[in-house]
Amino acid sequence: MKVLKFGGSSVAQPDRIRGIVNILKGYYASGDHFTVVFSAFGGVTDSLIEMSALAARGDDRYGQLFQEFADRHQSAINDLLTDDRLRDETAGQMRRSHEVLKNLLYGIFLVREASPRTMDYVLSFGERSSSYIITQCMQQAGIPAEYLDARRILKTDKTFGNAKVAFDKSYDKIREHYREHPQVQVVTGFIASAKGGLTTTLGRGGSDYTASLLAAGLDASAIEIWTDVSGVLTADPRRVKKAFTIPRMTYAEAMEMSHFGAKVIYPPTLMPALQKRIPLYIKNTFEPDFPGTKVSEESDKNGVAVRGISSINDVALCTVSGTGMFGVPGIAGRIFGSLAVAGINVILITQGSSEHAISFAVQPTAADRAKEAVEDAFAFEIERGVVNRVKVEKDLSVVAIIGENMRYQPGISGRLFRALGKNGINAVAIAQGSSELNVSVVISREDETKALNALHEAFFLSDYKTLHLFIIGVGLIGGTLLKQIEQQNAYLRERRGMEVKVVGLANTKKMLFDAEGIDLASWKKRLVASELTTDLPVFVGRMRSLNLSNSIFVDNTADDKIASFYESILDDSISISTPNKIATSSGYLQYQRLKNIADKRGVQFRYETNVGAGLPVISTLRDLIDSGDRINKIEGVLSGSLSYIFNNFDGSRPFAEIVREAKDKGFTEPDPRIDLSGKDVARKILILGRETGIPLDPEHVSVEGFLPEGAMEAKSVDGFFSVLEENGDYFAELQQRAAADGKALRMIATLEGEEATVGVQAVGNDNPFYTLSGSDNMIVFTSDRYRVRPLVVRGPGAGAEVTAAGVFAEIIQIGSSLS
Ligand SMILES: NC(=O)C1=CN([C@@H]2O[C@H](COP(=O)(O)OP(=O)(O)OC[C@H]3O[C@@H](n4cnc5c(N)ncnc54)[C@H](OP(=O)(O)O)[C@@H]3O)[C@@H](O)[C@H]2O)C=CC1
Ligand SMILES: N[C@@H](CC=O)C(=O)O
Ligand code: NA
Repeated sequence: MKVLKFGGSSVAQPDRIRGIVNILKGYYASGDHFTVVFSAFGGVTDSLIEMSALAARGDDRYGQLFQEFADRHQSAINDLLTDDRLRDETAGQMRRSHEVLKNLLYGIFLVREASPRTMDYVLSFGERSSSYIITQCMQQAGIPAEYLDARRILKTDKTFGNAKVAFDKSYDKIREHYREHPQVQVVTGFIASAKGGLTTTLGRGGSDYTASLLAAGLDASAIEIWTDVSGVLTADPRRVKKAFTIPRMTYAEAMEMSHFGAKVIYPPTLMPALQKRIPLYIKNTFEPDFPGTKVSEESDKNGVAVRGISSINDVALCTVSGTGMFGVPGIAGRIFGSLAVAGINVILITQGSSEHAISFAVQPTAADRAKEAVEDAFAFEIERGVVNRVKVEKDLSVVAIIGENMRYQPGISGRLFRALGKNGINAVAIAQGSSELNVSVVISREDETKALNALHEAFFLSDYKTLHLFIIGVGLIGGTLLKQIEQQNAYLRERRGMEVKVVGLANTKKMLFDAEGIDLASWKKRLVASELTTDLPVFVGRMRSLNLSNSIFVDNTADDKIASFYESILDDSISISTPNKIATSSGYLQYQRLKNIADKRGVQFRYETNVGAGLPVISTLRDLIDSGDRINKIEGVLSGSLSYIFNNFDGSRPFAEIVREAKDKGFTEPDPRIDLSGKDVARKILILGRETGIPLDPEHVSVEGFLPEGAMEAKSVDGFFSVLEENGDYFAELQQRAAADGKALRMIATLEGEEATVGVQAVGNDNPFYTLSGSDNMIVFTSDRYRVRPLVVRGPGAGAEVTAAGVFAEIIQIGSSLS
């Protein structure tokens, strides 16, 4: 024998009922013995509550609600029952029954009172109507169905609204009834009866409980709860998009999940099932072939550690503390005794072993009463100053990981706190039952969704990590980066378990946000069409308020204004990757502050592309230093654009033409004067100096320019090009002089000791820089270990593809370090 139960949403419309009758036909045809429990049609219980409340207030609009209720059932009958006899019989029966309800409501209206006892009777009309109509539909479909009013078999006390079941008596009645009724019994969920035939109810969601009680009474082989979701999910799918069905779990796990608000199972349901070891299946009426979730006693010790992640959305945390608590027995007893007397339910409790403070979480609505109750209980100690007034913190949530196997695996809480920490989520309080079935963390309510997502990614291998990128600057580098992400996303998801979602974009004009991810095939159009004008504080504020897990900020501009936001971004626990050299090459103190904040927050501030674009220059330098090497000298061609310019300037074409070419190829800064003046190179050698530990400031780098006088006074980039054109002879002469000696011009930066210099040199073919071509950079590290033969990094040091790829690689590295 199987017990099936269909909830209100499964029977909300006639079409759905037809679908269910079809499912039941399949069961019947297969020869399975079954009985089936129904809830009221979706929304009916709420409407019965509302009409009674109106009537009890003397508001005659209850009549209209009643009429809608009656009409809804009559129209379901007309829609579902095509057999004349069955239809007339059902319609007649419902009319008679609803007449009773109508009179009952009128009674409530007259006496202005709907007691819990009356309410239970009113509510019973919901289940009685739905179950009766569906019984008739089943008969029409050829199933020998018989309507069973559960009040005949389920016996309770008189706690109206949430009656306690008399188990043995009910089980006897169930067995007796089923022995004498071989037909398929169609049972009203939720309702029962107390002595004297009084109607009672089993609490909201009680139809599940009805099914479980029937199953226990009948020693059924299985309980199937049919609902509108595909079983119990790993997390609330409204908050965690990647939540998926838990294929199987233990009763204890299901109990934990449902206490934590996974609405799928009504908690008392599990007890009778557990006692009789009856497996319980949660199935989806929309997807009848999907296996759903099986809840049983089977636990596999090798299975996943964490079965699900859950949360309680709004709690208040009360803390009792004071010097008079240490080593005094009975404190906890008095706190929780006072709460019990005040009728306050405690959600979570923590006490550190210093015994200085006890914290407990309650519903926010109960927080003030809890404070009052405890302060009353400790009035004496509070007056003497040995216990403090109760501190109440609101706007908190509890997130919890749940799973029986956690107790067999070390490192689970490490992973939990790492995922929270990497996302800047502060744990306000922590609790773990010694059963290790659940680890609960109290956090700020605004972090709840972020926490659930971060934990989901951290604990479910089948899940992939989603990085949320906020990108400012979509020009040459930014645009290329977006293209690369679009092309590589499938690979990253499959091979690296990582998905990169761009959720924020901005250029100087517009900005755009989409927490679901901006489609990278059409970002340009969307950005142009966006109604948001770029406003940096707003952009940063939005990034903060979206509060997405694994957020990363990418600055692809050359703007100094953006760098001024880095500090607060890092302080929000958001990592940064940037090719923009402003922050790293301006004041030393700012550079140092950014590094410190990143360290403090456990996030990353990355800027490898600041030197040598995608070439591993900064990382190589760090590796040398971290492994104990000492840098004696750094020498390099650090400008991709100047390298290109000098490599191609052989006197056959004007200098200005080649500069333009370097710009067109994407090697120069947005403003090429920064390159030609030597400023860009100065920034780079400065950064390398800082990385070796020298606190250099820009004025410490001496730059010897090579431009003709007045060139840097040009007011615009175009003006600058005009000066270059006008000075064709000047540049030709520079080149010819070097060539006459068999030499080539190179802009070389040197750091030796604390001395940093930048200047153009003419080098001969015995110099390693002589052989460079294209936009090559070449960085030569002479160190204690690389003394005789230095370590050399060489390759294209500018250009859109290599630079964007360098930023992309950093994003992936940051991503790997998250959660
Ligand atoms: N080219 C290369 O080889 C290398 C470049 N870099 C660095 O990469 C960075 C980007 O260079 P590149 O792509 O060539 O520059 P681009 O001029 O092509 O692009 C800059 C982008 O930033 C946007 N932007 C600028 N200021 C702001 C602002 N205040 N608010 C919002 N958006 C802004 C621009 O918007 P809009 O389109 O509206 O103007 C544009 O989208 C620079 O810092 C450069 O030093 C680093 C290593 C190598
Ligand atoms: N403009 C720069 C680009 C890399 O930083 C260069 O020319 O090297
Ligand atoms: Na680099």
